[in-house]
Parts: sequence; structure tokens; C-alpha cells
Amino acid sequence: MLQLDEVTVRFGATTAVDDVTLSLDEGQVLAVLGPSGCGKSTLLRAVAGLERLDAGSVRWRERDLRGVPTHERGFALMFQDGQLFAHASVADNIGYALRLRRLGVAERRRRVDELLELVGLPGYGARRPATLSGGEQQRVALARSLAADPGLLLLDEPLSALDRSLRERLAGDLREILVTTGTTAVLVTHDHDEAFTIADRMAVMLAGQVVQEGTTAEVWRAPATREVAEFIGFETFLTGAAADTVSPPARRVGAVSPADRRVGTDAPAGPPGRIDGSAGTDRRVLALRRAALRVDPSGRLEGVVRRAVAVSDAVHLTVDVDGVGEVAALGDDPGHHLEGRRVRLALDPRGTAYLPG
Ligand SMILES: Nc1ncnc2c1ncn2[C@@H]1O[C@H](COP(=O)(O)OP(=O)(O)OP(=O)(O)O)[C@@H](O)[C@H]1O
Repeated sequence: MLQLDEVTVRFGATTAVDDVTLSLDEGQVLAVLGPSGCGKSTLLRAVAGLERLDAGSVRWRERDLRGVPTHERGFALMFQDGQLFAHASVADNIGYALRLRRLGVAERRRRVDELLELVGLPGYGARRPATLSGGEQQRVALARSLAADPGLLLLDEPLSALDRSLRERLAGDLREILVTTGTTAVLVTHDHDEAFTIADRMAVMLAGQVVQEGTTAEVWRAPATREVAEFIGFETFLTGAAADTVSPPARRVGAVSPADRRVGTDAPAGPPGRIDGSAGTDRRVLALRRAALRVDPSGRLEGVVRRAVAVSDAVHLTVDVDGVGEVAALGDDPGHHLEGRRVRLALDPRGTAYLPG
């Protein structure tokens, strides 16, 4: 188990990491998610032994790592730019750690081939890094990190130098590779989709502090604060009558209209036992992802489209809903000029959450 207790790292007057307590079971992947400058890289570097702690402790398998140098921690690090040795072949890059461990040539070759297979680059051993695409280079960097069989893999924005479609694909592959190999990993990212794809658990970090920690599904379903909700992609926040219009209290238990049912599930999202409108009055802000409201001719809500922006596979709408006000919604019909038109919207409860008031 990795255990961080009250970890604090300061740079002069800046407290980059402020009293962070976290733990991670072996075999699990934790994403530390937060905006630029929140201290997530510093936290990772502290775990790696690259930053001195001003307070607190980092323990791995019960051992306090204070004073243990980076190379003796048995961890591997992978950064945004994989930093491959340019002059060496792909095989030599991956085999580097194996050579340090004095593995024989045949055994090294076998292991390198196995790792190339794992990261989807079989037969690439003789290539030079400069002849590879950015995504291929990151795959090699990952194989190199895994070669040493690290107890813990530390990943700092490993995909953020790649373009979007590649990032998505590689995130899925990375998840599969980490699960297949049973690797314990901490991933630092500012991208909530990436965190959701790759990790089992999520720690949301803002201004040096971990403000929420849990399984990715828990954080997704019940963000602790509006700040967290905004950071993980909720766009519309409603209270009072507007919230009740979008998600009527009487309908919140299993009562979903046929239109809502088509796009959603029977059970609305939100904290269990707190969504019937009677209990849990502490959670009174209804938060909606854009995908929670979709244009649907049989939807229950109605409003005027104020803005329509086509993206690759949908249309992002701002709709002024009767009795509610402006909400973010999804359309799917870029062919029509939607601005100014009245549309109906159906609610997908999976894109909703209730926040403390
Ligand atoms: N070596 C350093 N000396 C002084 N200040 C630093 C140092 N490293 C980081 N900081 C400061 O600590 C804070 C946290 O930085 P950190 O790099 O951990 O953030 P981050 O969340 O990883 O951001 P990004 O996503 O932009 O890399 C920032 O205010 C940064 O300016």
C-alpha cells in the first residue's frame, strides 16, 4: 500500500502541496486530477523522492521513505515527454533497466519482445525513437517504465503531448496495460476524461489540497463541491424551482418518462437515499452535464435555442428552457439552423448529480 500522511511541500512562500493524506492499495490506479498549478506534479515528485517534504510522510509497503533516494524506492516514472535515449534503438531503450539488473542477452530480448507486444509495437525493436510518431514514442516510454517491474508507476501527464484522438485511444490502451500487468500507479492529469478512463480512484486537487477522493464513479456521481463538479465537466447548476422543473422531486424515484427512459436509466444518479426530495435536503443544487439534456421531440422540457455550436459529432446548445433559464444541452442535427428555434429536451439522469447547497 502507498500511504501519504499530511504531506506538505513548500517553495518559499508557496505551499504547493498542503497537508495531503491519501492511500492506494496495490493493483489500483489513482488519478490525481486538478488544474494547472494545483500542485499535482509536486505531489508526484514528492512520492518519487524528487522533492523534500516539509511535513508529513510517504510510506510504501509500510516503510517510511524519508531519506530513501529516488533510485532506491523501486518506482518508475514516466513524464509527458517520455525522454527516450535518442541514440539508442527502441529495444535498447526498453532493455536499459534490464541491463542494469544484469539480465542475460536472451532473457533481455525475450522480455523486450514481450513488452513491445504489450504496448502494441511488436517488431519495433530495431527502430530509432526519432523515426516514431509521438504516440509510438510514449508507448516505448511506457514499456521502458514497466521493464523494471516497478512496485509503483508514477505517470505525470503521460498523454498530454499527443493530439486528442490519439490521446483517447492511448488512454484506453494504457488502462488495459495497467490492468493486465496488475500495476499500481499514480497518474497526474488535468483531463477528467483521461482520469475516468485510466483510473480506479480519483483525488481531485485544488490549490495544493485534495478536496475529494474516492472511486472514479463516486466522484463522478456525487461531486463534493461545485468547484469539483465544474472541474469534472458539470456545466449547469440549478436550485429551487428551476431544479424541480428539470428533475421534479416526485419523479426522482424510478418515475422516468418514456422519453427520459429512452436516453437514460430508471434510477436517477445522485447519492443513494438522498434523491427522493425529502431526505438529504443538504444536497439541493442540481448539477447537469451537457449530455444530461438532449434534444428529443418527446422530451418533457421546452425552450428556445440561444446558441448552437457544431462540434465533431454533436451540436453544443445553450437553451433557454421555460421556467428554468439557460442550460447547456446536446443536439445532434448540425444540418439545421437551430438558433431561435423552440426545441424539446429530455433528461438523462446519468448526467446529473446533487450538490450541497
Ligand atoms: N521548483 C519550484 N520552485 C518554486 N515554485 C515551484 C517549484 N515547482 C513548483 N512550484 C510552484 O508550486 C505550485 C504547484 O506546481 P506544480 O507543478 O506541482 O503544479 P501542477 O498542478 O503540476 O501544474 P501543471 O499541470 O501546470 O504542471 C505552482 O504554484 C508552482 O509555481
